[in-house]
Amino acid sequence: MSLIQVKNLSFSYDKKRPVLADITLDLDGRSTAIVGQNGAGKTTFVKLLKGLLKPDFGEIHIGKTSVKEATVASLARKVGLVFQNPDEQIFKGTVRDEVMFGALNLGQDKETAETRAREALERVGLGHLSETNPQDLSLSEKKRVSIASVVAMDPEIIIFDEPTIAQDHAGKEQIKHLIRGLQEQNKLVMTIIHDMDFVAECFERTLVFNEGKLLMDGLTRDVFSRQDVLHQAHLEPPSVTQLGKKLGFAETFLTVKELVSGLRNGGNR
Ligand SMILES: Nc1ncnc2c1ncn2[C@@H]1O[C@H](COP(=O)(O)OP(=O)(O)OP(=O)(O)O)[C@@H](O)[C@H]1O
Repeated sequence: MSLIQVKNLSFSYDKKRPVLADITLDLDGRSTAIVGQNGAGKTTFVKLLKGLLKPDFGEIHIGKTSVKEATVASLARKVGLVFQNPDEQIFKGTVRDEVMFGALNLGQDKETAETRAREALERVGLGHLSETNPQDLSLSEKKRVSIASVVAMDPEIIIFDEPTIAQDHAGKEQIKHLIRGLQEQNKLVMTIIHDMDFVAECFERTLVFNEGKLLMDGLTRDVFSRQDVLHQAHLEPPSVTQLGKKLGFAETFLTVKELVSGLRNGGNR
């Protein structure tokens, strides 16, 4: 089922140099990674989906709603965006108030917002920090607070911008677990990300942006099979994919488990 439809979308900040040119795609329920080198237009694209920027040309529909005609409040219910830099999002005096803020703004009553905030904080492993001032937290914790704030709003579509930056192994595992849980709740999870290992493990579909254009849209395995596309977009395949190729396998492995099973079975070498 199509959740987001993008048709002939173009955008420029200065109305001269196009930052996005003629993007057409359909997003369904599959978890989707957005990759591409710095400046490729990824953040601009998700800001357009959220209605924070207006297209110069083209249409975006979230379900049946045209983003152009929707109010910011109605879009906030449908699309949650976790910014790359948590300081752009955090301003309340306690972690709990911060995480409740968006939910209250959407019209949830205090009790529901409190429950949602508590659950969201547990899901990112920060349940014990609800009375702390967010400014006293580490960058990794602040990022997870900003993730929890959006999760507590319970939108149908959740978009992350670089969720794994500043996360150690445990933080990444927590985010991986959260993403899987959101998928099980039938949310569309999208992320802008430079960490290809994380893409391989968590995202079924991948969009490759290059210089404002959609260079490839496909299953993550198919994208990581395309050396030519990766080269053009200045991307390195995940480490496990590279190792599989160096070992002479024809398959594109996405996880260590797949590589190990390839080694055990002899694979296609
Ligand atoms: N507010 C702005 N005003 C003018 N130009 C901008 C603005 N924001 C981004 N740009 C320019 O638009 C282009 C695309 O930027 P965007 O942030 O969308 O890329 P990106 O793929 O998300 O990059 P990154 O991976 O570095 O976040 C870049 O050339 C950038 O300099």
